[in-house]
Amino acid sequence: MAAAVIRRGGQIFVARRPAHLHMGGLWEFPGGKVEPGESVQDALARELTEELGIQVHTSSPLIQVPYDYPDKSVLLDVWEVNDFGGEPAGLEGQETRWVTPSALGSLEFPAANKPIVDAACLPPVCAISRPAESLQAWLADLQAGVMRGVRLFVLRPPLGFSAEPEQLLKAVGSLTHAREVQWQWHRDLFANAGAMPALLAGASNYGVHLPSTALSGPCEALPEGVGLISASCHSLAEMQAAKAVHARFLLLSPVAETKQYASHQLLGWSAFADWVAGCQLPVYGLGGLSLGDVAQARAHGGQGIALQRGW
Ligand SMILES: Nc1nc2c([nH]c(=O)n2[C@H]2C[C@H](O)[C@@H](COP(=O)(O)OP(=O)(O)OP(=O)(O)O)O2)c(=O)[nH]1
Repeated sequence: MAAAVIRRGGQIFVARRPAHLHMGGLWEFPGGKVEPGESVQDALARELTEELGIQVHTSSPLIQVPYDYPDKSVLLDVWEVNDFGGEPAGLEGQETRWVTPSALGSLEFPAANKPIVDAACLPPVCAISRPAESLQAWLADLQAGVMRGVRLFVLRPPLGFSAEPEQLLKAVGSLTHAREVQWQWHRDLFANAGAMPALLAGASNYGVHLPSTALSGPCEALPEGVGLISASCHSLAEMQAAKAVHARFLLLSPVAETKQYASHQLLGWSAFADWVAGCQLPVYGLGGLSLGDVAQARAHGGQGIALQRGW
């Protein structure tokens, strides 16, 4: 099954599945079956012409989601289409809409679509905060990243200075364009897990990031109301554990050689691709990578890359 996240001007095109079909009445990313002998890309281009009347110029892989419904198993191979000709319309009478990524959450999609909606909303680059001499310098570093277009940060200790969580949350919230950024707060920044929901409830773009150490051994579920959960993983077991605590995206490392993760098994893109294929979540490659590796990560099933330096 090929499906498309079609983007234009910051919006995404969605259609409603006709009532008589499997998952009828729910919203979908347009697409259809891959015919024997056809590539997924060709199938997608054909389906989008038949169903919506557009001509796909280029498409790039976004995420693959295998899913078992009680009555049917599907493998949704989702591609991003940013470059196309024509004006999409429901040529088969289906209801259609352009929506902002943040509005996708209020539409009802089939169950398999949850990670696809997340992948459609998450950017290709995840920046990891760096220690600084002071709160002011730390904030200036983040602000520079935001101004250069970074839209996802994992904020992690050590900070290089001491500050209370309340102070950090308030300071980050006051950055220019802070509301357009997803901020993932490392769990260890909060001494008291019980206080996290109340602190994070202040902004819908705040979430919690779990270190891999939180995923080995019996994992405690996070309290309700902590927002989007993400996690760092170095093994298949940790990826499974992250899913069990409802993580919605992962950082998987080390993909390439780097001093920071020297004690962990080096993955390379091939093992990265194998592990991501079974995961059903957006996964960022981390370790020894630079901005130029985004296309590699995408080609190997990843959402993109995570970086501590060079963002
Ligand atoms: N196109 C599309 N299909 C989706 C999405 N999410 C999701 O679970 N599906 C499922 C519903 C269907 O079981 C399958 C798509 O099948 P399809 O559109 O090619 O075929 P169909 O439902 O017309 O069914 P069929 O009788 O032809 O087999 O994937 C989505 O976002 N887009």
